[in-house]
Amino acid sequence: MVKVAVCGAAGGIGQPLSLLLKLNPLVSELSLYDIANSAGVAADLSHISTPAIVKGYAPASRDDLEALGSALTGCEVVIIPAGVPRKPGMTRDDLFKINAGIVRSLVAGVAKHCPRAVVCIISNPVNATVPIAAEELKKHGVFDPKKLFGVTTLDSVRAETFLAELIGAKDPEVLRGEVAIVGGHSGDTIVPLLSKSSKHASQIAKLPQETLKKYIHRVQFGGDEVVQAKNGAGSATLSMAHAGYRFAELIIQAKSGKSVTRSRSFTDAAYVYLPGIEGGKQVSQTYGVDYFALPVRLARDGSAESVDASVLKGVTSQERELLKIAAAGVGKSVVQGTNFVVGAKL
Ligand SMILES: NC(=O)c1ccc[n+]([C@@H]2O[C@H](COP(=O)([O-])OP(=O)(O)OC[C@H]3O[C@@H](n4cnc5c(N)ncnc54)[C@H](O)[C@@H]3O)[C@@H](O)[C@H]2O)c1
Ligand SMILES: O=C(O)C[C@H](O)C(=O)O
Repeated sequence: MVKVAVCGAAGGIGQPLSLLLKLNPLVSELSLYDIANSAGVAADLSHISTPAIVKGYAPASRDDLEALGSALTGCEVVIIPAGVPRKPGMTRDDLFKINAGIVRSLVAGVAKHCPRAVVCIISNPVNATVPIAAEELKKHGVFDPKKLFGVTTLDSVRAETFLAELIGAKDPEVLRGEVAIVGGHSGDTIVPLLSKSSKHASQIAKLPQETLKKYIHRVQFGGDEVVQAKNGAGSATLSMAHAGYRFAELIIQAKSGKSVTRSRSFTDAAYVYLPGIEGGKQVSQTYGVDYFALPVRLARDGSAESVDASVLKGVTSQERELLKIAAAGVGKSVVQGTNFVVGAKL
């Protein structure tokens, strides 16, 4: 049984994500932290007849750090979807100004109150907020690269759904894990490696080049479709809650000692600190980046045992170009995120 915290629990992602976690019988306690309305969300979810005890936490004032401490104490998994979402015309980078500080302060709480927890960052721009989290954990002397994930599962979910449409697969679930998604989580830093598909390779090979090009673009910019459709009311929340839960569920299962085949094989990619994880160092050297999304294999404590660097071998020349572009984009965000903490005046 696992105690899980959601920071930003009353938001568009936080609420449905908390619902999905409440339905998981392996969750013993759910700590819902938000600066607003966490008590209401917790009261609502607590009426659901599943084992997880649900508690809501909110700071009494801007300087109140006690509520965050109480929410995080004893948590083994912390999921962070706190922060502002995009509006039409904005890039994820435009969110940095506000979300960088939010993520940093929440991760400082993790460092103090549950330093051994597995941390999953959803708040955008993920390419930069994960380095922020890493630097903040380093500052407190508790950084374990194996326990920090930037959640990029929504890119995998989209890749499967859009590919199912193209090849006429009625249930996109059959495509789970079929398209390795690597790089980062924004626009051209997202790289779907279609050449790595094995079970559906012959169907993919029949698709015209132009269709494949459009497919890659749609996976890279799928977030924009939702931002535009919501027309100022935010970005993906429900599909993100599903995606965030899909990744968190693997961690919870691994931690609960359930012999789940998926968590023991390479799963969805996550954005991780490469030099600190088996298989990552070489990718870091080849592409000149310290962070990259790669498929991960989870250890029994829910941490990253290794990353699957083999997906980057034998790619097509077109994919190689996309990887170079992604690495350049990721590199810039890493510098921005790292400097936010390292270069900050105390
Ligand atoms: N990684 C991904 O694939 C992905 C997908 C979709 C959205 N996102 C990102 O997730 C974030 C949240 O999106 P949303 O649609 O849920 O936004 P939202 O505005 O609906 O919810 C955000 C919540 O965070 C809370 N919050 C703000 N500051 C906080 C703080 N200091 N501590 C705790 N809670 C705080 C707000 O009160 C709000 O309830 C955005 O940055 C968005 O870009 C990421
Ligand atoms: O597009 C966004 O801003 C939200 C999220 O990163 C997404 O991919 O849907």
